[in-house]
Amino acid sequence: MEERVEKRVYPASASEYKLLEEIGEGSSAKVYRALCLMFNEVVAVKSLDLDKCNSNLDEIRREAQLMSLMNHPNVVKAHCSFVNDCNLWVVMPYMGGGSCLHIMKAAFSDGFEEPIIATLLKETLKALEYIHREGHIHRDVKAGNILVDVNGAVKLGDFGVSACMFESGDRQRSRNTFVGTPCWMAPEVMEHLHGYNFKADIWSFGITALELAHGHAPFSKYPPMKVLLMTLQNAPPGLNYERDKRFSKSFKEMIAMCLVKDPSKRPTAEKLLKHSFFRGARSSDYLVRHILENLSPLWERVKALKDTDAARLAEKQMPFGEQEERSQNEYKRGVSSWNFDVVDLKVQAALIQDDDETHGEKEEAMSKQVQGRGENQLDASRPQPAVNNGADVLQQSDCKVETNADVHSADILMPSKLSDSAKHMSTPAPVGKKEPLHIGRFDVFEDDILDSPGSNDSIKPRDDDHEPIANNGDHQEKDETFLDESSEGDSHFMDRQQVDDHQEWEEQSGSDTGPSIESVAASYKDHEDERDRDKDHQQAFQTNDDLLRGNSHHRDRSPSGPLTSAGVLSDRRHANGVAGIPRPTGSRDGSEEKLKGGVFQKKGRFHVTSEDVELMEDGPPISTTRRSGSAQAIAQISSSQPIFMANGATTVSVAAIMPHLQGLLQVATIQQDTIMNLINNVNPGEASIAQRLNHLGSRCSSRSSIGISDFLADIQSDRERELMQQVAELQCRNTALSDELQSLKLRNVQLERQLNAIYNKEEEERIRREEAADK
Ligand SMILES: Nc1ncnc2c1ncn2[C@@H]1O[C@H](COP(=O)(O)OP(=O)(O)OP(=O)(O)O)[C@@H](O)[C@H]1O
Repeated sequence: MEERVEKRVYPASASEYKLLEEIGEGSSAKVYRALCLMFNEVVAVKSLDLDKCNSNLDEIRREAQLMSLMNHPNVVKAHCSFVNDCNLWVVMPYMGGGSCLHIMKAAFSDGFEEPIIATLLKETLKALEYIHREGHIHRDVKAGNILVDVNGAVKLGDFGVSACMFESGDRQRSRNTFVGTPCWMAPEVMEHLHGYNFKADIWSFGITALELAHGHAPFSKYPPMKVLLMTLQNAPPGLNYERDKRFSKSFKEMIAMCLVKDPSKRPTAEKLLKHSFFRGARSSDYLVRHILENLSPLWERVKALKDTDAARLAEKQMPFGEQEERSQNEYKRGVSSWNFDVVDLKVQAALIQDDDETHGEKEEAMSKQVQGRGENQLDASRPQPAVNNGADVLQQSDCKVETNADVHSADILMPSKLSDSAKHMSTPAPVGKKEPLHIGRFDVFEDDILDSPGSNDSIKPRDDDHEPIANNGDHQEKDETFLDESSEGDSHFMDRQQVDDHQEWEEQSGSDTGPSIESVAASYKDHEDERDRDKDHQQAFQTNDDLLRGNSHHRDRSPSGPLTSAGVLSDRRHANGVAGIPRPTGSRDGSEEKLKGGVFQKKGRFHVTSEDVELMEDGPPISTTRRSGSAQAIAQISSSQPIFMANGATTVSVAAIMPHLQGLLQVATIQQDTIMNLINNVNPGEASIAQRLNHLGSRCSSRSSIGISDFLADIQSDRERELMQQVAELQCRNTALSDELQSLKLRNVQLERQLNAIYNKEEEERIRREEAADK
């Protein structure tokens, strides 16, 4: 039966509507009672937040058009739809009684009497029969979507637009996390193994029948993961012989017909309408008299429900906070992805502690919270906007929805158009918001990993900065051999000022104390030859991966370059919070103990600690310094001894510091070589960084003008920038791929729908043939 109504063209502009009170809230939308100024007619405006939408705007528009093409007295039709700010507004007839869920929550918490159920369900079934005949699947049949108007007319709402808001039309899933509850979901939809068809709506219809009978859907007190498992593993729910004595056999039988796991064995809506149970259906007046008459206006009920729910939740939240958090984690982890693999599901479900007995009440609170997400505004855990009153609305002359006023329109309007800029704007996850790791089909959050037993050691960043380096004797011997040749013991490191001081002093004094520059150069040449002989040496610089690994093999092989890079990188890792990687400490001689002293002076990357102060055997007091970062690693190149820096140059004799200065110069030379080596071996793909490194290399060659630590800091930050750029590029690529996936999925949905339409027709024909044959 199709509805013949006067064709009114509703205005497609927000300014033509005056929003009144909020009358409902779904996962991605708010519904308002509103006044259409042009016709002075009360309507319902559903404002869908496009930010939460996965589909592109064209697709949503198409769906909205589809919804307005619906023409059946039992289907809520869209008068019109348009984009306002970052929301899609769908203008619909106002259903003053609200949803069956609202009505139950307000006055029938244990469910309705059978004649009322029969009446409500018969009208719903008529709607389904029409929708299926048109080749569509509703996908969200539940009491929250069975709406009643003040005259007792029953309409199935929420068809079309919302469905396309989610990938593949799966209503319970949004972009990142699972929303709603799978209570109404058919097993084949959960499994998603062989696809599903309109028979999925028949399952949901059966569940809705139970919901209307009890005031809640079966399994609704359980967390979603458990609901999934129970739906898949348990026998289908039904009316219980003992508990549900008040209901007829016919009702029980009708439900049992719908809740058959094999979809092909479920009846069509058309066939089900002929079931004897529906003979008990009454008129719309009956509904008015029995369920609507004593109800307060919808918006008042909605507000009252919100308030009670918020209060109840607040009351329970304190003692059961932890419990809820755990449940929320299960909720996020378990069902944030939709193509469930049953094996995965079982593994996940096995991890859920079965403590229903002891925490039944808590779970109920939780499940109500969960249920509220899918059903309407009853979820007080989410920030709830104030219900708009008339005054609020009057101030909103442009008719913007107050609660969405701060959503950035630039982020939203045309998903297809925004993609370019958005792709390039991809930013890391905001602080405090952790991106899940995708493990199999489940999203695992960092917290989950960190919380898991035995994971701490390997994952948590370590505070200890002084972990001993994994050296073997070989390494040490090589270092020492080299050092013996070059610096006779102590190794040295100086910052820019010291290099400058040293050069100035050298120029002025022409001193020949300690090894000459030539001898240093000669020993450096020896070192170079030695490295040339070392065939593996080059490999140590071969790839970025090697650099990132910073493994001890490299350190063993070369006393300078690889150790430096390993040191730099391991330090970088540490700085980035990646732990479990041995870091060089520069304290092989046991100076580790000293490093525990409190820092009393910080010089750039150098920490001078009170316990670092030592007396040199043959010189004035010199403070040893503890280096962090690359400087510390560099120090190890030539040292099995502490590193010295002049502290109070006026009291240091030239003779005492000369050998150290010579050594420092030598180390600087080696470092320059190491850096040049690194530059030469940099991955050709990383041309830009190579260029910058070359630039740095040339700066470095004038040793007097740059300190090694500054130089390395530059390289580090350059490398950091480079990596960040790479991360950003990967993110962009990821976004592009998601977009692509999205459009493929949408295409898939379209094809699925076409297929369903064909299947439905064939099925109908088959049934007709069967019926004809029966006759
Ligand atoms: N035309 C309408 N008249 C009156 N109330 C409505 C109308 N449409 C929706 N509502 C109310 O608003 C609530 C929210 O509707 P909406 O369709 O956004 O969410 P839902 O279907 O409950 O949730 P979800 O979209 O997450 O499945 C409904 O449950 C219903 O109570």
